[in-house]
Amino acid sequence: MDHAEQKHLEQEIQKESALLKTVIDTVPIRIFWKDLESRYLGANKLFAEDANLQDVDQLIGKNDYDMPWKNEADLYRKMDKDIIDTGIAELNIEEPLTDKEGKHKWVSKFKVPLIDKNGKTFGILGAYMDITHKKENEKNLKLQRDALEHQAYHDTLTGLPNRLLFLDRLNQYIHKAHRNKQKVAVLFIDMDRFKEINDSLGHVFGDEAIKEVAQRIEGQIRETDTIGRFGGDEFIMIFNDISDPIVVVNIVQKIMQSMHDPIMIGGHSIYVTLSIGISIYPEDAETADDLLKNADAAMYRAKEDGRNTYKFYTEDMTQKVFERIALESKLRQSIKDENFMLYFQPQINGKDNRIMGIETLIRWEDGHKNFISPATFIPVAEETGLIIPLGQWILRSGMQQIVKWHADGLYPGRLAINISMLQLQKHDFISILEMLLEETGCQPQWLEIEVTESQIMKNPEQMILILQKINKLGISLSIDDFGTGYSSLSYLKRFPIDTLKIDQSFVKDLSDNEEDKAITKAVIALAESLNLRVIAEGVETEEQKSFLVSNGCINIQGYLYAKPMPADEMEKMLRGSL
Ligand SMILES: Nc1nc2c(ncn2[C@@H]2O[C@@H]3COP(=O)(O)O[C@H]4[C@@H](O)[C@H](n5cnc6c(=O)[nH]c(N)nc65)O[C@@H]4COP(=O)(O)O[C@H]3[C@H]2O)c(=O)[nH]1
Repeated sequence: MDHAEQKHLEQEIQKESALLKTVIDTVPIRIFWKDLESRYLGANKLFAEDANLQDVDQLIGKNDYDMPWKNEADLYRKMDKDIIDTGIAELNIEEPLTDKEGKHKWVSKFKVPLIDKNGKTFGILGAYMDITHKKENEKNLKLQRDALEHQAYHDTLTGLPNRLLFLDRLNQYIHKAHRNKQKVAVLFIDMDRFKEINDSLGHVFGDEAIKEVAQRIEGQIRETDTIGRFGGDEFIMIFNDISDPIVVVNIVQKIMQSMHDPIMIGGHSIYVTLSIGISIYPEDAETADDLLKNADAAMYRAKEDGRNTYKFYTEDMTQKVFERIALESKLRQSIKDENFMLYFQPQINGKDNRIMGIETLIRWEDGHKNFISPATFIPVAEETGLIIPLGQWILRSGMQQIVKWHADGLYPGRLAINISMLQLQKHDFISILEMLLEETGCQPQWLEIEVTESQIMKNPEQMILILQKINKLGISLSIDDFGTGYSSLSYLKRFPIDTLKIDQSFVKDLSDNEEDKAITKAVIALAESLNLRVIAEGVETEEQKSFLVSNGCINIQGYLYAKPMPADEMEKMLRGSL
């Protein structure tokens, strides 16, 4: 090639590279290329501007940590590495980018590996466009959509779910309750004499009153409850997953109490009361419409009954709930007054009729010579938490009694005391036991704690830990009502127990029920194999006793020997057996 040709070729190359640079600098996207270490090898002008550099050459050798977007450098570098390692391009990436003014932007980017003619990757080529506007539009659209959706499902005045959403939720809760065999309560709440407020003070004040009532109701309910407004002065509520209608009444009472203070609107103080109707799934109805209809009907009866009250759909339920509430308040008072007695029932050796131990059973007289059964009030004490103070009274009184008998030179054997799960689960149960032992001077070996099988099997792992602590104190443990729950053998082996107590439901029909005979024999065999003591309760006849004794259950408790009796009678019996 002569000199002229050489010069011409150089001019052509220069022209082409100038054209290429013009193209790269004109195209309205940012272009850059990097080496294998993510260092910039070059870029177009727009990119240099983003990087806050006058000249593209200033970029060479720098990396993303030197750029305005250093916060995103880790992210970019990771992707560079992936592309270099895999040789696979990344297209349509949406990424954040901090611009030279420190603003957050969004870019749509692609990155491809740069490959030489031998097929070796020597770097990365990337390009991106600013899509911040597009992103912002999308976000605004979503906000608008959400707002529209909220409007479609919510009441504009209070922001509460409207009929559409409420019914949807109610249907969901009904399905769930059906699957899990739970109850759902639906409440219809109507503001009493709302029309008078509206007529005398006008709609604006009426609306304010509705808003305030909604807020006060919302302040009383759990997160899992739903409150809605169908319009006017009517609110509706759902309580799902309720164990007992009494739970609803507790919340209803709180809601009604929250209306005690007047609502202050425009210098007026308005007193609002509510009439509330309650229907329960599945007892009162099985569909959302029918539950609402029935709650509405109950609400009208609350109005007829003088307003400012609540009614269940069935009169029967209202009655039951009122009785329960009366019982709860009497129980509370009696616990304050320590108005209970302990009765004692001996546990007898069926072979030689000697007293082996005694079970203590609580008695409560309502002040009119009527005894209320512990089977009725113990569950109420458990639900209300009153079992904690009551249980402590039982423990203390039982310990005092056994100490007295020992001091009098009597031999009562071990005193079995029933303990409820709630007591066991209290974090300070063990320290209370220790405190009472110390206070009363009771020896731990004089005591046996009875826990029902169904209660301990609810949370066996937790129970093992608690029972071990009781056992360590030297107090024996007995599983009450054995055979009615679902004990697994592996747990039974791990519980530090001494005694299994065969439930009286099996003993009752021992004479003619083959199944009960078989279960009783199985429990006795189980106790034997685990080296546990076994006792039968509810033994009323000689026939039941001889079956039990001949099959290896020597310890007998029941009316056959003695009914539960007051301490002085028990003492006479103890003296008689001396
Ligand atoms: N039909 C029949 N019944 C007999 C016979 N022998 C005893 N009973 C009764 O059977 C129940 C046995 O008590 P439980 O299974 O622990 O069942 C107890 C226990 O779960 C609870 N309870 C009683 N006292 C206490 C207590 O001090 N604390 C706790 N947490 N629960 C207690 O209340 C339940 C009922 O207690 P009670 O009414 O005293 O009823 C007692 C007792 O009076 C018999 O031969 N025939």
